[in-house]
Amino acid sequence: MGTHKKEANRKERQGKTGDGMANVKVKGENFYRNAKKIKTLNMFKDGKAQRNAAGEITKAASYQSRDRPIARVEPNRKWFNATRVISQDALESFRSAVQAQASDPTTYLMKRNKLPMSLIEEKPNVNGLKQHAAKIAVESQSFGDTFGPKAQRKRVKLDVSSVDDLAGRTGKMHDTYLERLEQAKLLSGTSGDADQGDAEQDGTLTTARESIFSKGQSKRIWNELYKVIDSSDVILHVLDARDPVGTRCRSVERYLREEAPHKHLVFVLNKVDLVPSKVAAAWVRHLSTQFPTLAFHASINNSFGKGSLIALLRQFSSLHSDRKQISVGLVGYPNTGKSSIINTLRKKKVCNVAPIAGETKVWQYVTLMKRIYLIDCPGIVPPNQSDSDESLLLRGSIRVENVEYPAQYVDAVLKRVQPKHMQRTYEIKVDEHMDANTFLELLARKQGRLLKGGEPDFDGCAKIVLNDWIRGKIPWFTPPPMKDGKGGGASGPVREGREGQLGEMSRKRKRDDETESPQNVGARPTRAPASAGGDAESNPGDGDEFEGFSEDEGGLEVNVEDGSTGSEGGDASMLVAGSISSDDEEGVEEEVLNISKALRAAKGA
Ligand SMILES: Nc1nc2c(ncn2[C@@H]2O[C@H](COP(=O)(O)OP(=O)(O)OP(=O)(O)O)[C@@H](O)[C@H]2O)c(=O)[nH]1
Repeated sequence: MGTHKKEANRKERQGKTGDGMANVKVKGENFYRNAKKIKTLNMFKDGKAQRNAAGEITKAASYQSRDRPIARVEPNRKWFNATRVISQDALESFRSAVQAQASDPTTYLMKRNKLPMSLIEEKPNVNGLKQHAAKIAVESQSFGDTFGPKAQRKRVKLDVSSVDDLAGRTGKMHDTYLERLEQAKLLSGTSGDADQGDAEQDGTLTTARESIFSKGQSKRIWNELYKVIDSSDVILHVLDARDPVGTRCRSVERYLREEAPHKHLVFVLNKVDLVPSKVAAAWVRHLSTQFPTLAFHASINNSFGKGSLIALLRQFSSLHSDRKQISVGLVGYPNTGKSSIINTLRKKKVCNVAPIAGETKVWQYVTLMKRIYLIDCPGIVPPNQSDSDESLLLRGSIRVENVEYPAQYVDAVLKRVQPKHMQRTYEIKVDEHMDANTFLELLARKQGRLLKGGEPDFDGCAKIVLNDWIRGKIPWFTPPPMKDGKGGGASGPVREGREGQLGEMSRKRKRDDETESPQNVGARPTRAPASAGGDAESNPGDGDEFEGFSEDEGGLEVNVEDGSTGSEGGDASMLVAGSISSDDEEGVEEEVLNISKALRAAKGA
């Protein structure tokens, strides 16, 4: 209700005259006092101004007062706590001790937010500012020049004395940049495709790219990936054992290292059944120098490495015993077997699996145990200019049926596989120098895949060959790096199965299919759980394919240990490191033995 005058106006406006219902208070406009009104009323409640007989204000009302209220910051005990000061030497030794721990791939720095991380980690580059200031102060100007009584710090001192010097310096910087670029290419294992990469960088694309080759790179997929990473405590990076370097997402590793170093990254070398055991073991040995690595074969009834993986996840969960549960995200290239690993761990089909890329569309939560959740992620393909269409297709990241001219990629398959393996797989005579057209023609005639007029169906046959390549029917693998670090990866000299007992795959796969039939399941030897965790919903060792394999021997073990560095400077008791043990040379040798034993057992089955 308004003031008298306003109320009268309202009545007149609305044509309500007389004092009947019009004056009854109804809910709606003007019924309740609003916040502003209440504030005004409260202001008057504090009292009115006092006036003298002449009507002058002697004491202003509180809302009229111009005195500033007394403001004070509430004292805090922390202001007076003892501050600890340590010497530079002590800090240095503390830092180096922590760095030694942190650089060990099987050790984790726990409770990072309770550690003085800014003291431990010296950020290499904070927008260049801090480093730059330190550099000027320490390297280019002496202490005396800068701060002493004869300080001459009037203008910026450049490292060069003349324009020629400056020009020389620029040339040197350019050389270093090129070197770094070359090194990065080598490290990312993409130097083989350097020519095309250069062409693309120059802006001269030789051919138009089919849109299918950009699968796995969309913003949606990357959003899914970041959701998975953000929600996970442990990231399982699934690699294809046939091409671990090609299926390694270095950008994800970098992201984790820089943005989320508290998350545990573990490599899972999946599909080890498709490569010789020696090769799998060599890759495990090589990769575990960087991150903990487990060999795995995903299959609901004939798995390998399942016990070790579950034991490892249990250890991670006990490492974070303060949490209600831990989440484990599975990331990696499409078709590497992320969903299959989840199905294997759960021992039933909980995620859709298909031998084609992009089967998983959105992230998916699966409960493994009360305290361990698994998150499936769609396959991602990190955008890399030097990744050719051919390498993406051969990595299994692209659906072959959507490729327009698949026959053009068969040459690459022939180059990477020994003729004898092609011969054995397709039962046609293949020689060393056979080109793709001749091979496809022979295959088409052998399989009766002819078009109208007796023309061989090149593309149809090419799709068969490429699908067989992706599904592991054609034996191939990337040779692991040698001891001296040479070879291996896409930059290695050959990427084909020249050693080991290859060619057995199709037979073994057939056997796998047989053993997966229900009547065989009951007959399979079963093992007791690897560790006696009470909350296991699935039995880790149960159904492990290989009788001779002792998961406890070859498995990784995470220990929560006091990572006391022995340095006097830092508060060593604060530093708690979690470490994964028993994965050194001995462990790897064990792994070789186990894998070969297991494969022998499988072959003899
Ligand atoms: N031989 C063999 N094949 C495997 C193994 N793990 C997975 N596969 C096969 O690889 C194919 C792809 O498996 P998925 O689990 O769908 O792969 P994914 O990584 O989830 O694929 P996206 O959904 O595209 O991300 C399927 O045909 C599986 O049967 C393995 O250890 N050995």
